[in-house]
Amino acid sequence: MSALANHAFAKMNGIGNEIVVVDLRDSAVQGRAQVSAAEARAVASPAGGVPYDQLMVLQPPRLDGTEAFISIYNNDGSEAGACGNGMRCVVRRIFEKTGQTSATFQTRAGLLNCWQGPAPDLYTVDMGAPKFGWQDIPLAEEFRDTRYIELQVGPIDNPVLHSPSVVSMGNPHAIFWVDDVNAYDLERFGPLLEHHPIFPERANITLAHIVDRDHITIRTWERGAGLTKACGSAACATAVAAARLKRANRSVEITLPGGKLGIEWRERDDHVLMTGTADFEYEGRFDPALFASVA
Ligand SMILES: N[C@@H](CCC[C@H](N)C(=O)O)C(=O)O
Repeated sequence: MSALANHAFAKMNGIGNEIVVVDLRDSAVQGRAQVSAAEARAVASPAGGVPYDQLMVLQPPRLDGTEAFISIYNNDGSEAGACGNGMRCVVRRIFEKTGQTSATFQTRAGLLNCWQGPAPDLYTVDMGAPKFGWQDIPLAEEFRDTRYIELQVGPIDNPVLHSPSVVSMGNPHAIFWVDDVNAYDLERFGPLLEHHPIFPERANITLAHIVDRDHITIRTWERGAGLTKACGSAACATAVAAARLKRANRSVEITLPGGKLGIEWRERDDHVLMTGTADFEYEGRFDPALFASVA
């Protein structure tokens, strides 16, 4: 039987990024806390009735000093190494239950330190250090300078979008610099770019407008989830890419369709800190019938 059958979940959102949190650390499911791609898709399906951008599954800790190992699923069933907005939701859920104000979690991409603050309704996630090497992102071919890579959409002599910066925040991001993030049909270009052969593991695609050295506006087409109101790791990737191009300061406010995030690319250790809110919507329990026919 699926580990999700009859299990409780919390529907939350991180500035509009739709998140479902499931805690499979309880003893009843020890040893079978895995969720398959088909089960993750079933939850988000119309029959599942719990649409989400990301499903955050807490599994028993694999390292001393961590609260949980977190598996992150996109709604197409694929797994991701990072989800900034999802992490803030997990952190709020756990902190409200335990009274903790800081904790460390493990994901496929590494360890994440998280804490409440700098105000009571804000949560900060240390998203770790960005990676810029073409093999780390990864790209399908060598680019020595990933501040801009050769990639375009549209006619060769008059491209609609071109020369993105690429960054890994534990997941792959391409950032196209534009004057108006709403002037492009991201629903059309997003899937083409997400699946472009230059990205062997696909990529999250962001349009970014640098308003001034302290403010950037973005819209993101998420790998495995499509258009979202917010993507925390994209906000981090954009802030870092803009600072790397010397077009913004290392501490910026990012405006996304669903709200704002504070991003600081810390000088002393190269880590990226993401700060924002996390909202609780409702709790529920997964109907076992949903998983009867999926592996
Ligand atoms: N919404 C997320 C990013 C989720 C993962 C992404 N779609 C991927 O596959 O890399 C965030 O807030 O960071």
